Amino acid sequence: MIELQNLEKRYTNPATGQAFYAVKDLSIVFPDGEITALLGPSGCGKTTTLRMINRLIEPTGGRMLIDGQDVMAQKPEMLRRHIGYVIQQIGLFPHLSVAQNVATVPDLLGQNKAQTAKRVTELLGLVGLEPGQFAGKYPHELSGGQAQRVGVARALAADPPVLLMDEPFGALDPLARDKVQDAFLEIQQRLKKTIVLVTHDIDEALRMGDKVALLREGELAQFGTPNDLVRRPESEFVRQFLGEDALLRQLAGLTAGQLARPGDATGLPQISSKLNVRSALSVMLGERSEALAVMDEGGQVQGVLTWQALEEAG
Ligand SMILES: Nc1ncnc2c1ncn2[C@@H]1O[C@H](COP(=O)(O)OP(=O)(O)OP(=O)(O)O)[C@@H](O)[C@H]1O
Repeated sequence: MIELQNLEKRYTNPATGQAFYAVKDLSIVFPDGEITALLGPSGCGKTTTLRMINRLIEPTGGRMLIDGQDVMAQKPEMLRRHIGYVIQQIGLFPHLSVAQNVATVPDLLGQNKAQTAKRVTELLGLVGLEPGQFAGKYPHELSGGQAQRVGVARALAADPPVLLMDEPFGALDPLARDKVQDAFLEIQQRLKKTIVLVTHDIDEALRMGDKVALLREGELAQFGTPNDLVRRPESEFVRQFLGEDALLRQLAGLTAGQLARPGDATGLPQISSKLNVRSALSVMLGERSEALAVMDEGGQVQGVLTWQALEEAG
């Protein structure tokens, strides 16, 4: 568990000589094994907060604890061995192959070569890059999405319990982004890392975050599940930031398969379990049916998606 207690970062504006808070009195608990999205408008202090956790930026006040241990009491290099860090400009080493890039941290830690090689193969498979095809390639031979996957594999290579991610999918086009996000969520279901994900993209936060921390001018505007923020915004700022169509956005991140329940599907209009729930809603409205039969990839009925299930999910 990562705990921020009244964390603050003050800077001085060189032009005016006046001090201002990039982060102010910020208290958040990032639960173990979950993704917490740090969301907010440009300049609200997301990156500053993230970089204080691995001490790339030193706070001017407050405390940070990881599993009860004071972050400031640890040497930055030691701390960073247990904290993976993924950024948008992933910074793969251009002269190293994909496999060598992924192995950088285990090599630095002096881990056994044979074990590292095995781990690299595993990780490449995990992020959806066929090891035989990709291990020997160089960064310039990769697409943006592939390079990003290598970046994720590299961050996971030392098996850190904590992963900090700063706009990790920001440079990808929407199609590649969807794919890498899906792959990442699948990995996370297995690995259950404690992840802090900085994003200014509302859809990404609602989709990827088990929890969302919405910041405004360095302060916490609201913390909760995506559902909490969408259904129960605690201020006008939260409501406006998420937008009128927040509910629909949230539904777009779920698939019909995820909300299907056992039930009698006889005679109901059929949809694929992979269809996103926003599209399923359109089918319901179009077909004037309060329930749909959800079909799995083999064409078998997986369950029934009801209007009520949609209401409960939204
Ligand atoms: N080294 C610095 N010196 C002075 N001010 C800084 C410094 N770094 C950041 N700031 C200011 O602190 C505030 C928070 O910056 P930060 O990068 O954390 O925002 P952000 O929410 O990550 O923004 P974005 O989404 O645009 O990346 C901004 O007003 C920024 O201009």
